[in-house]
Amino acid sequence: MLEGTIVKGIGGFYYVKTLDGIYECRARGVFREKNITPLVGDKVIIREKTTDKTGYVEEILERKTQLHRPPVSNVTQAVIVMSIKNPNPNLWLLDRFLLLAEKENLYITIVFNKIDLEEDLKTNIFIDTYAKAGYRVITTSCKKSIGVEELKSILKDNITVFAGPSGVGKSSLINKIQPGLELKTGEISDKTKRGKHTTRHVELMELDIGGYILDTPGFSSLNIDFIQNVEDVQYYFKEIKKYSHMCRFNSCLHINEPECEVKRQVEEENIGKTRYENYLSFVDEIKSIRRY
Ligand SMILES: Nc1nc2c(ncn2[C@@H]2O[C@H](COP(=O)(O)OP(=O)(O)OP(=O)(O)O)[C@@H](O)[C@H]2O)c(=O)[nH]1
Ligand SMILES: [Zn+2]
Repeated sequence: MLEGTIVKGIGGFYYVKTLDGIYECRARGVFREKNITPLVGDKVIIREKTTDKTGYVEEILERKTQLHRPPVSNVTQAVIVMSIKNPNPNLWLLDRFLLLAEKENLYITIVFNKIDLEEDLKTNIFIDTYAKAGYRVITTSCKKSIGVEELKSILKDNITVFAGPSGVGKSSLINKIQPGLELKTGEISDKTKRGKHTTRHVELMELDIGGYILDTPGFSSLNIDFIQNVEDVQYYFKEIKKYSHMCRFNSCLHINEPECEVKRQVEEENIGKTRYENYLSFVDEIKSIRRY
């Protein structure tokens, strides 16, 4: 018996990383009977056959967390990458990612990359907005090797969703942290010759320093229709939630109600204007979904 982590699952096969390398495993029938599906990220006990590195998943150890989209267990945090310039941060997308990460109760870090392109970071509105909101914000430059060690220490020993739009420098950052990391996961799929033409699957990329990065664009869906009521949108905005109990009305949606503390804090610039605008647009979206 060996303990390991499922790093990939394709077509009923689970690839389990152990101290003795990767084993291609099937799940025991008992899981199907109990309607339990092993997930990528699961810590498992396998019964192994060392001759051909195959085995059976015998036991799934208790899950710390479970992401639904994509389906992965034991993810502890989200790192959301934007570039400070070229391309400019897409704040709608950032707030959308944040909402989804908040929903999954992940510890969140926002990375602003390409800071070599920006002279004045002290007055930068993006950094300011998210630091004020209460997020851990770090700034990096792949070009000048700034902040890479800090990011490394954040990733160490965690299973991390690494999200961000195209062109912000995610690959460059990962490459700085561990050259050849992507190549390694390529080797796994070459060896097994499976899943090469299947649809996107979830895969964990192992870091030498300890921990894994989820090899997906992050959240496979940007849908927020899980939010049942317009009143609930505010719970996914850290800083709006923080001030909302000081509004005059309990039911305040912070739109045009009188004596709204949230709106006051936006005016005082303690809540970023763009955050508030995106909040309003998400409220509108939920309203229109629930209208019928
Ligand atoms: N000036 C500057 N350019 C950078 C930095 N990091 C990455 N770039 C450049 O930004 C471009 C995009 O970088 P990638 O690492 O491919 O970005 P990505 O987020 O992985 O993009 P996708 O693969 O499309 O998801 C490349 O031309 C990089 O050289 C940085 O810190 N500073
Ligand atoms: Zn209010």
